[in-house]
Amino acid sequence: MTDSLRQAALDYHALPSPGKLSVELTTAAETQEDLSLAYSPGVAEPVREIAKNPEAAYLYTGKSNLVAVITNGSAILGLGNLGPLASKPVMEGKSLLFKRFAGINSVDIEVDASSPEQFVQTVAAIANTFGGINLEDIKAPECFYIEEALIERCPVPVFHDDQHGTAIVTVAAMLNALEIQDKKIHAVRMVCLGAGAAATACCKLLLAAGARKEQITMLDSRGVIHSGRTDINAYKGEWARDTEMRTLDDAITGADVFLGVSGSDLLSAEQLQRMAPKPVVFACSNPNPEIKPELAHSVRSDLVLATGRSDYPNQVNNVLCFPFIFRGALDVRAARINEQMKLAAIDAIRKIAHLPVPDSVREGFGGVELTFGPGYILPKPTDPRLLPEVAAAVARAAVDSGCACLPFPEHYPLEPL
Ligand SMILES: NC(=O)C1=CN([C@@H]2O[C@H](COP(=O)(O)OP(=O)(O)OC[C@H]3O[C@@H](n4cnc5c(N)ncnc54)[C@H](OP(=O)(O)O)[C@@H]3O)[C@@H](O)[C@H]2O)C=CC1
Ligand SMILES: CC(=O)C(=O)O
Ligand SMILES: [Mg+2]
Repeated sequence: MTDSLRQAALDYHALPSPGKLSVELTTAAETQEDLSLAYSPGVAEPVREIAKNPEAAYLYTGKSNLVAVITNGSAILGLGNLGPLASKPVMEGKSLLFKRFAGINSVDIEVDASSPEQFVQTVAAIANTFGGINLEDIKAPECFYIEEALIERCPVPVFHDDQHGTAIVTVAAMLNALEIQDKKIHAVRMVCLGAGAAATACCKLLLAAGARKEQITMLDSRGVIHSGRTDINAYKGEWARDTEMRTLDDAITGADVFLGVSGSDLLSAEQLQRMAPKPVVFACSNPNPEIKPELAHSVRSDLVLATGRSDYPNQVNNVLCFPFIFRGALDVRAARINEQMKLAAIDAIRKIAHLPVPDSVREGFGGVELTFGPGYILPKPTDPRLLPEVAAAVARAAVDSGCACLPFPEHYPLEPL
């Protein structure tokens, strides 16, 4: 990062007041009467109603439009385990995105937990305050146990964004990229660098979209996950292949797809050169991708390249999913976020990329041409169609799959924000 970008990023977070969020009132609180209603004695009435019927919390409090972004700070972007407090700018950032793109109120909660069990205990104890729980930046393998335990214990939807938000956007982008490269998902050889939260969920959802397990080679920091490895947990074991390949160097030759959800600068120009014709390269590590776009484009002109960043074309990032999937889930009060809702989100996101782009979106991204093709495989996060289209697809899937407590919303389609 250049010095000027670094300073601009620090200033953005410090000014005009520290952080990126504040709380606003939605009711009057000026007169004696206002205060008697908002606080004592009036507040006792909704208390009594909620004590009689917990569902009344959706009517008398902000619960129905409130999501908690919760982390233990163990896998902050690709920066690693820097602890809960250091993760706060990212979590405030996620809350900013919830509000900006889906009108969802959100608070960030950074839990200093000494064990996964203590983390689960803490989150389970506060979950009912919120309409949903967005888990963020929790490393594998603990994230799998944590999400499973919380889904079991919490009365509201729990969604680990780095797993499922990333997977939904990655699959939408992959289907579009393969369409552009004229390749079929069941036929392509894929290399996934990284075997953590994002990698595991992405590869699982790629299988649901038609990819073949025997065509996927997954690597962790020690190399290819193969059947001879004795140092891997059961989650990685699911991806073990019976193969002679041991390193990225071995796996990359002839591969059609590289999916990077690992760390910065791990794919070399020479390795990229050895991929199959018309490759798809998703270098999704944040803040620094597995290969710099300038370097990748300098050695291949036939590739579709994406990163996780906003400042290059083709941003494959869970921001395209989590605000909208929660919007749909909250609006039908879905008990959980199921596979049907995820598949509906994929379809809705990828379709928008095929449509002409509104001028307002183009202007916000340097005025460049945005037409479905190698440099534009996904809608931009500011595309006003994401909210109405993705939320409606998700809400419809929740209703049709029987996991919604409310009918499809009468006020849909939503107005863009
Ligand atoms: N663009 C997007 O929307 C998103 C991007 N990401 C990015 O994906 C990356 C991983 O995040 P997440 O899955 O949450 O984190 P995890 O901690 O769960 O997983 C990290 C994985 O990366 C592997 N890894 C680390 N260094 C290397 C290396 N040198 N070679 C191969 N593999 C390596 C680790 O290997 P080991 O198991 O051996 O430790 C581990 O499997 C981050 O960079 C993050 O920014 C994540 C979510 C969303
Ligand atoms: C984008 C994101 O969630 C991550 O890099 O962790
Ligand atoms: Mg994350």
